[in-house]
Amino acid sequence: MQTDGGYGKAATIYVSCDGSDRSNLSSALSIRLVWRHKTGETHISDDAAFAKAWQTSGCDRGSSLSLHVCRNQDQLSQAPLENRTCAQCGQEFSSRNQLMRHVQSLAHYGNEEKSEGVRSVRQGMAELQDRCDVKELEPLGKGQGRCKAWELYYQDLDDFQQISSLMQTAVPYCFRTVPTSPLWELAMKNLNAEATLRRPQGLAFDGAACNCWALTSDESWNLLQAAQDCGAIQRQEAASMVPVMLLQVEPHHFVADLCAAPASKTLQLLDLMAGSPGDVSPGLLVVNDDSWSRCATALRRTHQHANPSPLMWLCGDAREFPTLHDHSDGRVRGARKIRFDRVLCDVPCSGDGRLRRSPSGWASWHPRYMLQMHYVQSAILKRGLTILKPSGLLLYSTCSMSPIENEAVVAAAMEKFGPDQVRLVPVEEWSHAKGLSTWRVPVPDFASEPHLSFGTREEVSEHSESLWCRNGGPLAPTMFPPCNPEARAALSHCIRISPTHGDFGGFFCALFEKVAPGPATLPPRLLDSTEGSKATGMKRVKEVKDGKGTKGTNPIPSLLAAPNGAQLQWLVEWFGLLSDEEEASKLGVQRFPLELVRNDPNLKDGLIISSQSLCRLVLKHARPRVLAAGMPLLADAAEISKDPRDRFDIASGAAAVLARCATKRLLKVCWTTFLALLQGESVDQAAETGPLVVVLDLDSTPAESHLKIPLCLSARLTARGAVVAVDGSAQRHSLLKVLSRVRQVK
Ligand SMILES: C[S@@+](CC[C@H](N)C(=O)[O-])C[C@H]1O[C@@H](n2cnc3c(N)ncnc32)[C@H](O)[C@@H]1O
Repeated sequence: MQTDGGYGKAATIYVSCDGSDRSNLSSALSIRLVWRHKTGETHISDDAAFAKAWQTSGCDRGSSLSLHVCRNQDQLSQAPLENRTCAQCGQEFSSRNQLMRHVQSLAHYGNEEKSEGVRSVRQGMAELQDRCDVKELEPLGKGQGRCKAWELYYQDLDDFQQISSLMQTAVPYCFRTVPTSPLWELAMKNLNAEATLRRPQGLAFDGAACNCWALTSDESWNLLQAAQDCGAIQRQEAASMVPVMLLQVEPHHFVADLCAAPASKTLQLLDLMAGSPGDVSPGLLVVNDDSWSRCATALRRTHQHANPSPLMWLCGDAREFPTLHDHSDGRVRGARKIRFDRVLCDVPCSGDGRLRRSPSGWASWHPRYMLQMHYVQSAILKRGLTILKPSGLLLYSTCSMSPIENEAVVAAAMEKFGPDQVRLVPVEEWSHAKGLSTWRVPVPDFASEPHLSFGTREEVSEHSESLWCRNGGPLAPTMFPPCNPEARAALSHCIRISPTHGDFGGFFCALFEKVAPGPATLPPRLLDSTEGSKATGMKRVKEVKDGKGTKGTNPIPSLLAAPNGAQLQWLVEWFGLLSDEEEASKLGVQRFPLELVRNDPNLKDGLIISSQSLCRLVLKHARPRVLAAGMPLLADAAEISKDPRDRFDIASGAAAVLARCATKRLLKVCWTTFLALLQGESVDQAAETGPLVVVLDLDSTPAESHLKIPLCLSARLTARGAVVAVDGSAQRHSLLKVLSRVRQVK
């Protein structure tokens, strides 16, 4: 189904739905949103963005949404551009952002509670059909979800018939709970009450899948979305969780994720490294992707994480992933090359393993893609193995079934580095299949007669030398099975996942270990809290600003710039933050880690808290393109003002840090008041304006909320009292959805 829809007259959305089950509107679970800006630019967003659009457009709240069917891309591009008039009150705005802010404002949330209820996509669509002109495209023609060339190429695989027929079926919606989220238990309790959850089939190895679930129906779409928005769960395909499960990541590790967007595995890594909300992680997670637009989507997701303090986002080609340096030992010229304990190479691929989830891809699948991808995949894996520390682990993965992108790339890397440098780590048996040791390499026009492919390098030379890449042809010797029997045998350690193994599409993993001897990263010395013992909070601000705050001044500039002194000074004073351990404990709060504050590379004059390891990175060669780093402390407020009190809100993730350290502007509220704030009400407070942190008092919280860590909200003091801040308002709606199912305390 392809539709274009008036986004409650707020914007124009174009929705294209995967064609797996066109007669069933529940296939909206795999909806993608194509959003055209007033500039004519199109953006393809993910399901989460669609669900938000769905909610704000009125499906949830009973305002109008019109959907029309577009039969092709031309029709989509001719659809009218967005209108910037509010559908509910008719007010006009000069920009879409202003309109969105208005739509999310209190006036539009007033009736939310009354109109809320559990609504599935199916119900929503039924309502829409009553009100709007919703038509459906013709169902898929018989055999349209297949590709003859694909079948011819893979027909020699074991279980091919079974794989082929399972590839025509839908893969279930899977998600994982986020154990560091205070809300995961409540979200699961609510979901269990509304939907039938089960463990994904085939993923039950060694208890590692303990937080992964599959949904047997689409009944809880709204709740799922709300639980995801407030960080209690993350949607992710079951097979896509395997790479991080195999990497054995620990919080103090240095980890690189070379092809990270849209950040599903990055979020999984963060969960393992970040600790509880408000903690500052000791480790380092450097993530990279070469697509700026995909990075932008991914960044939004990681910024919603409760604790992105160890994270640094780079945008560049993974084949040239920069060499980073650190000066943790304090030697003046001793910046050392960073080598990573864990590297994830989840490389770009032809993606035929995803066709079960996105059947529209069958029409465009072509064997030449697997040949094209082999080169970039090999180069990324080579770079990954180079930056890996001795004894470190690297996970190579694709969502392709092609041995040219999988075993061939692995074999080429093994040959390049040799057994003295790297080995393939055998993985405990579960339902997966072993890697292949023989395969055929197709020519690019394999789809046409006579469907030519070669089993060995010699066969190519006999046929035509011009097929070799050195003669300008498409084939490389590294695409073929290795000649050495030992190298072929080692490939059995690779992991092949296919639909016959469970609730999966096709997926491939190989786990490498760098065998060269060398030290592993030990958990770092905990920050010397006595460093600041003689200094008051303000003195420390000055030291950090002057660059005198660390032992042995290093002449090599830091990768993350020193904090903006004025903003930091204001923040410290406004919240009464103390960097001295003794002073802080006298007042019953935690010390504020002032030495970990840096400038936000993303927000002008913004501040971040980064991990110790991130702070130690120095700039020795060219500056990589840093898109974001650490946990943002400040977020843009609604006002355009020079006064930081009006200019900034507290970023929602940082509210938990300030809740532990602030001696001022901290408001502890009971359960009822917390819910009232989420509903858009204000709470009487001192007549001043500026940011405030609201903390839920756990003593007033009903037991069935399962809350063990207090929830914190970024709030703002206004003329009419304390309200949820702009930065927290996106979460407000989803938090309310998850919390309001708990019975009120009388
Ligand atoms: C399979 S996706 C990664 C999925 C991601 N790991 C996740 O779990 O959400 C592959 C990514 O590689 C990126 N990519 C493609 N070529 C690249 C290159 N040369 N360097 C870095 N990233 C690249 C693509 O933009 C894409 O986002």
